[in-house]
Amino acid sequence: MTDHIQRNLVLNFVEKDEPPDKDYFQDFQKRKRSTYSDDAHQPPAKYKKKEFDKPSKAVKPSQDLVKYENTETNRVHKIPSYSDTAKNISDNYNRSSISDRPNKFTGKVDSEQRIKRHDFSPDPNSCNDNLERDDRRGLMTSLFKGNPDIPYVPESGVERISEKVFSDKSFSSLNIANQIVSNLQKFGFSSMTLVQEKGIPCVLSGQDCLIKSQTGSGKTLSYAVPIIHNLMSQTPRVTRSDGLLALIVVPTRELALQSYQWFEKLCKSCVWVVPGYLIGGEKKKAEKARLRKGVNILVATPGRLIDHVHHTKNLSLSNVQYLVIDEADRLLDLGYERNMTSIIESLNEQQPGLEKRRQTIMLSATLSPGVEKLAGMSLQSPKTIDISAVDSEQETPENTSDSTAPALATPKNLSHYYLLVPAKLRLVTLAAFVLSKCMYGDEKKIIIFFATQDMVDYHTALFSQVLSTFCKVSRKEKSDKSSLASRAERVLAGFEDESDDDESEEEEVEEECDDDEGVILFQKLHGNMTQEDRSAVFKSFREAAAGVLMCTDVASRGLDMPKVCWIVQFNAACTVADYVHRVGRTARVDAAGSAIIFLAPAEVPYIRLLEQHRITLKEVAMQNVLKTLKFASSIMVKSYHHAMEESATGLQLRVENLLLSDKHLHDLARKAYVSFVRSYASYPKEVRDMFSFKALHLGHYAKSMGLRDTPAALGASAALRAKREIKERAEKKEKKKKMQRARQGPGQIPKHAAISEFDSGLDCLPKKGKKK
Ligand SMILES: Nc1ncnc2c1ncn2[C@@H]1O[C@H](COP(=O)(O)OP(=O)(O)OP(=O)(O)O)[C@@H](O)[C@H]1O
Repeated sequence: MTDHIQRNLVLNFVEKDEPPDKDYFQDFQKRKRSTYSDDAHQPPAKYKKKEFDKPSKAVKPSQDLVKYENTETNRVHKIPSYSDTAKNISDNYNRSSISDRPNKFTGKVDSEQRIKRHDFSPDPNSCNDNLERDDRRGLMTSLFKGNPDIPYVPESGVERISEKVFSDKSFSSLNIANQIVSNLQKFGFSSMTLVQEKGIPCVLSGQDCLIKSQTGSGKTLSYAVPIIHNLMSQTPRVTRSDGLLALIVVPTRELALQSYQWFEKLCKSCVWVVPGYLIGGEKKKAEKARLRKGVNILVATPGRLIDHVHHTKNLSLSNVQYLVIDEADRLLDLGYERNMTSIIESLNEQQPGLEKRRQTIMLSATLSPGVEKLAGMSLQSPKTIDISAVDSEQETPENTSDSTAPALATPKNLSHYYLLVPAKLRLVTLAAFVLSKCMYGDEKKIIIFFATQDMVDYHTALFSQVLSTFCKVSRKEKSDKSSLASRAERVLAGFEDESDDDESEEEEVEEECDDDEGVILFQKLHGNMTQEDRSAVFKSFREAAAGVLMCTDVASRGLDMPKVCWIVQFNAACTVADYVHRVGRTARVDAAGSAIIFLAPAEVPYIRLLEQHRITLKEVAMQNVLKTLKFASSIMVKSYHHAMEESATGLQLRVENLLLSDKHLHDLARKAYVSFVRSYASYPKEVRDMFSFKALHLGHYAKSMGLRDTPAALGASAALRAKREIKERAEKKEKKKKMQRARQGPGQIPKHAAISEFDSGLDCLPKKGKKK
């Protein structure tokens, strides 16, 4: 019997010093279906019952705990009495075998049937001894109590916009070097994408360009191909001593490496043109040496580039003919604006009077007009290529949205979903979602976005420990149609009754669980990792056929990771543009993909905000996701009959208990919690109404991290202080307003009403019924 089966069985024990060894559990497995009788069930012979010397704090005799001594190892286990546990398992079996029909003994209906969309209260019929006992002792984690109602969100009827990806033309129809065309054919690229068809001739013509097309539409080649063509056609031939001729600036290190790799591949057709890259986290000395040797095309992140511009003599910008700003809206927004301004100033300084000769190309899937003005850029009458406008199907879209917000195209094969989850249930729902895809489904490559690095650290550590082992599915099972997983799928789909499993399948499961094959690999990617680790994770996830990447927004822009099936946003992106880029990590170049966002009931307006940009989402009911846990725990305790609430509660308890015993993990959880609370307070003001810090239930979110501590005890005092400050600020503002109103008197128009076009001006009128 494997560890995870033992661990799950330990859930049946309320408190323990050490779990007993496998014989103890195996015995339960054999007997769990027989009629319960106290006498008939004794622990294996090697276990000797011991009396308690004195009642301890942790182990109270009233909790029916018993000491068993393993006579072979001389180890003592404080656990619920053997007969008690056997009874629990037996009761569970009897009760849950009711399935969706009324219990034939009690006439009552099983809990799951009762759980309708708004009904999260515990089943009054539920008689799970373990859970009830935990509840009495205050350990029971009341996941399904006291949650806000999940609102009904009507469909908006807004029509999404998507762009056509491929054009009918091939690369050979362009006026570019044959070597490049044949090189591209080696990668299997014969047809161009639409953005390449429009973008390449524009760059070849020497005009400044603003290129906007949806994520995964091949923008990289739309500038890389013409630049390579122009450089390789120059006479005399370009040499290393010509120095830097093309500068490509991108926001993240991974994207820099990815773009550099494209240039490396394309330069195979012109080995005399030398590409290079500069990214933070690498040794500067090595980078300086590369620059000294001479680089013609340089892909760089802005911070490290400026560093070299100011401190490396061998990096001269005087010959730069091409400046590419990929993900331009990101690079020119507030975060990077200063860096970009400095780069552009350096270029202008080193090329006095030559700005005209330098061609500038800006690209993004969410390029807004006027973005080039942000960093004081002066593009010479740039040509705008917007594929959503070029695409004839989209030229006169039937915009059913009356919003003035710009429409943002997302791939047509990308399905958008949202999941409304009360705060307390977030962790178990995420776990269930991951299991549903990695365990039962074929969509095993997932990216999960979190708000902070600490959240990424914690969830990666936790899920690696708790969920990885859930997924041990053997090769044998994959080919066997009657296997547990495929059967669970059939049950989920409603084709088969849950109750008719048999012993033979149980034996099989035990065998299968010993197999290591199919364990979910959880990896993480964020800005606070060493460059070595970041590169290794990026490479391994890119090449993997399955796995879960937990990351921050560092992975949201430009990264091309093939075969990603699902994008999960555990925390909502701060802006709609960020949402578009995050979900764009899937459904690339016409492939299919799905994206789901976790929202609290109070955050529903975010769905409306996305709709204003013509991004429409469908709902996935939380219960449908949580159902998976029922089957996941079935594999572990070998019974299909754990009601959803119990399984979710069981998993939550398991996490909470793990945190109590693992200080490191507890520390990670605490940091994750504090960082989450801080991040929530810093949503930009455009969306602050939807992510109201004041409405945040700190206790519920602590539970969503598996923490039992109170928010104050968690060191969230900083967060609490922030919350208090926000409240105080709002009160002050309100007070000020009141005083202002009082000073102005009832008949006067207040200042803000006089200047704001949105104000009705009615505030200033005397209230009805009040005497003047
Ligand atoms: N002509 C083509 N035919 C087939 N595949 C292509 C073609 N051009 C590019 N691709 C592939 O499309 C994928 C996406 O390309 P790329 O990363 O350039 O997209 P993008 O538009 O820059 O996406 P994002 O907006 O997310 O940065 C890559 O895997 C690339 O190999």
